[in-house]
Amino acid sequence: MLALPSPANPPEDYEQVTTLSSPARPPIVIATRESRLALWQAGHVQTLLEQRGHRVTLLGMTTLGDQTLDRSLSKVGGKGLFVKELEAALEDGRADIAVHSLKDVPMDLPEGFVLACVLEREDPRDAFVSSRHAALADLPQGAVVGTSSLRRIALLRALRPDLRIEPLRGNLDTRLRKLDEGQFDAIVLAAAGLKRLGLGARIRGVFEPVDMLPAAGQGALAIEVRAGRQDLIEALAPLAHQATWLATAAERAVSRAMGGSCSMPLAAFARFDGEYLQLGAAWGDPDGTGPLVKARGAAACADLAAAQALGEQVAAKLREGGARYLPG
Ligand SMILES: NCc1[nH]cc(CCC(=O)O)c1CC(=O)O
Repeated sequence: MLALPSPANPPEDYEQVTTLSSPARPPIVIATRESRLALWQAGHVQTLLEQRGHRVTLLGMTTLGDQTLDRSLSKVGGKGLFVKELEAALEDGRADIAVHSLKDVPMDLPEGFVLACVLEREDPRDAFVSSRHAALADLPQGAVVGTSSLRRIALLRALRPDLRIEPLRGNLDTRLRKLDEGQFDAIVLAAAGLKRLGLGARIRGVFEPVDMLPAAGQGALAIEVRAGRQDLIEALAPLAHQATWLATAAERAVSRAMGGSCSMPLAAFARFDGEYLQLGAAWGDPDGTGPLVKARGAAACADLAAAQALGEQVAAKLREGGARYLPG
């Protein structure tokens, strides 16, 4: 007998057809910061959702984090600055989802919010950017390197104690402009952000994780929704990338177990080698003195609990090595 398409017996593209022909369904509104990188990231998620038949619009917002470019992030209230205003838009229904660089998402979200999914990771490494010098090793004694990241400062000091490290804030274009104006001999930025904005040609070299361990979540995007928005959680499920999700869960578990503060240098990076998740972490004193404490571990991580347990084990090793818990 010929099987006719019906809700009980859908053709392969049934989902898509009904979605496209259902004008009653409102679009998914993405709350986003208005930096070029944030807009690229929101647009990327928009495209992925549109490819799956959803209608999507963007709601651009300026956050406190974007307005306070003159002071170091750790002094004005930390990473939460970039996400709070987007969460307010989700709370009052102006928007449905927020797209974040996972690196900027606090370890514990406020009550009522969840990460619906983590997308496949871009290059997690840090990039060396300079017009005059090809690599960190080529910088002359005492050269000036721009970065405000406590993690990058601590790791750079370990590699090249002679360098002068100066603060550098602002969005990617601002940071590159300050380099081009001659304020620095070189700067260090996440490779992922540069690549996303088509600025990969500015990368003179990438630091391998053994030399400069990335920050927890670096290079990955996460999508935040209000807890209970099961409709959105289901719509977003196809965008999730399991390996990235487990690796970044292990990394974030290290940060959480160390207190989640962004006023101490902390690096955590995990990747799968076969079925084993290999996790490395490094911790430095908040005042930037003293040697780095390093730890690593590996485990077969098939689920979230195992990945988080690995992160906690590695954090425990950091503490055994002298690292201190510092609440955010
Ligand atoms: N701290 C700001 C920030 N948050 C995310 C990225 C880059 C993209 C990413 O890591 O996903 C950057 C810029 C940088 O660190 O150079």
